[in-house]
This record gives sequence, structure tokens and C-alpha cells, in this order.
Amino acid sequence: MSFALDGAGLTHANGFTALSGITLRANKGERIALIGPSGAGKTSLLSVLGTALAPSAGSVEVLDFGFPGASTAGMPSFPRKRESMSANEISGVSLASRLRTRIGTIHQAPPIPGRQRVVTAVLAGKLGQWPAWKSLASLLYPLDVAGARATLERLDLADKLFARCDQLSGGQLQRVGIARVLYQQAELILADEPVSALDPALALATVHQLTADTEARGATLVASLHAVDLALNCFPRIVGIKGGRIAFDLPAGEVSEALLHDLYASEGQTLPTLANEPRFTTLAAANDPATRAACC
Ligand SMILES: Nc1ncnc2c1ncn2[C@@H]1O[C@H](COP(=O)(O)OP(=O)(O)OP(=O)(O)O)[C@@H](O)[C@H]1O
Repeated sequence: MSFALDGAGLTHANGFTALSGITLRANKGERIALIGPSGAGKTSLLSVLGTALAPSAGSVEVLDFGFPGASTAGMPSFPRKRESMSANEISGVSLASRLRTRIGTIHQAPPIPGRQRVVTAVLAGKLGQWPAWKSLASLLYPLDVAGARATLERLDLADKLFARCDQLSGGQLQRVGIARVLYQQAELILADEPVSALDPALALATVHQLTADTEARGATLVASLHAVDLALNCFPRIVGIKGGRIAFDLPAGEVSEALLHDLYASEGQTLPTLANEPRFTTLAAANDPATRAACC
């Protein structure tokens, strides 16, 4: 099991309930796309899975660490290992940091210092796994340039190896954030709109890198995606989120056009797709076998 949420809820400090009654499980190696309208709760769900926010109701278990529902809404908390490791044996801080080295998070806008070189930003993916001396040394002088270059090559970005991050375009910076997580080789990758700044062809190729990497390593991937066609074409399992609840959880081939239109009813008649092109507004077009073959 990679993660299990049981009746999980998330109420923010201002009293707003972003998630309610979320029951969702994933085995290791699953690739899941989260889709749903703006404000549905996709980022909130990824934050709970990534342990950035504790559930305010229900329970969450991630990579064998459990989080009981907290009474303090949405406040960060520390995980407890499932095999009931005593609090005296290891501190909550240590447990949390150990768990987080196994989770790779891709942000829509990667939080990378502008002055950092691309090579250093990519190698930072392993900072939590390396011993302290190696992490410090790598920040001062990149230790695995070949590894960073090979990872960037997969994203067609090797020519930016020594560029400063504040000299990159939004799409290039987004791919550096993805390269960092690919380099990290996390067991669970949580990607929040990972290709929102890329053109359709690059978005497809980049998502392919993510799905191929996780498939090859048996890692789990959960990605929120704006483009419905990208989700249907590249992910075997689709979870629709609406109003902080799971609207459906189905194999991609079983997601009907009616379900999609119901999910996005608040956003009008046109389904959000790559480049918002109307050619993918029918399920037949979105599930085009040629596109699916190109991705998966
Ligand atoms: N810190 C916060 N405090 C209060 N409400 C919040 C907070 N963060 C998010 N929300 C609310 O929770 C709801 C879900 O937000 P979330 O970011 O999870 O949605 P989303 O599906 O990721 O949306 P989008 O596709 O636009 O990124 C929204 O109504 C949002 O306004």
C-alpha cells in the first residue's frame, strides 16, 4: 500500500472545509490523475498526502506512516509509524523528515531560489537522502553533474545545466522542478499541475517522462491535471474531485463524457483540455488511441 485515506477531511483555520469524507487508497506503483474544477480541492488533497497539512477529520496513512485526524484544523503535525514506534525512540521531527525524503512534490511554481544554478536545484532532490557533509558540499560545489545532466536531458533541458534559475522561462523552471523530483527517485510523487506552463506537445512529453519513470521504478504517482485529455490519455486511474469530495474514482476507459460534463458543470460546456482546444471536447477524441499510445 502506498497511501490510504479513510474519511479524511480538511478544515482550514478560517473555518472553510476544503475536503470532506475522502476515502482513497493506492497500491504501490499506481498512477492516478486528479481532475476537477478550480477550487475543487485537488491541491488540498495533495497537501494532505504530502504531509504538509494534517487531516482535521478521518485518518491518513502514507508509506506506512499514520496521521490520525487532528482536532486543530489543517495544522501541520508529525506522523507516527504504523508499527507503533514509541515517541521516545525517535522524535516526531525526525520521523517527518525521514518520511518526506521518500515523497517527491512537484509544485506548479517550484519554490527554487532564483540565484540557484539549475544543476544545484536538480541535485537538491537528494539533499534529504545524502549525509549532511555531502549535502553541504553539493550546495557549494555540485557533486553529481553527470547525474543532473542525464536527468535534464530527459526533459530536453540539458543546455540549461549551469543557468541561473531566475534566467529561465516559467515552463523551463517548471521542468527543473520535475527534474529535481526525478533525480530524487521518490517512492511517492505528488504533482500539482506539473505541466501547466508548457505547450501541449511539451506537456505530453513531460507527463510521459513522469509516468515512464514511476512505472519503471514501481513508484506511485498522483498528479492533478487541468487538461482532461492529458489525464485520460496518460493515467490508468482517474479521480474526479468536486466540492472537496470524490465525485468518481474510475479506470480511465470508464470515465464517461456525462461524468466529465457533470464534474465541470460550474465551468461551462467546454471541458478543459490541452491548450483548451475544442477538438478534445468529446470523450472519443479525448480517449484517442493514437494519443494514448504516444503517452502510455
Ligand atoms: N489556506 C486556506 N485557507 C482557507 N481556504 C483555503 C486555503 N487553501 C485553499 N482554500 C480553499 O479550499 C478550496 C480548495 O482549494 P484547492 O487549492 O485545494 O483547490 P484546487 O482544486 O487545487 O483548485 P485549482 O485547480 O484552482 O488550483 C478552495 O475553495 C480554496 O479557496
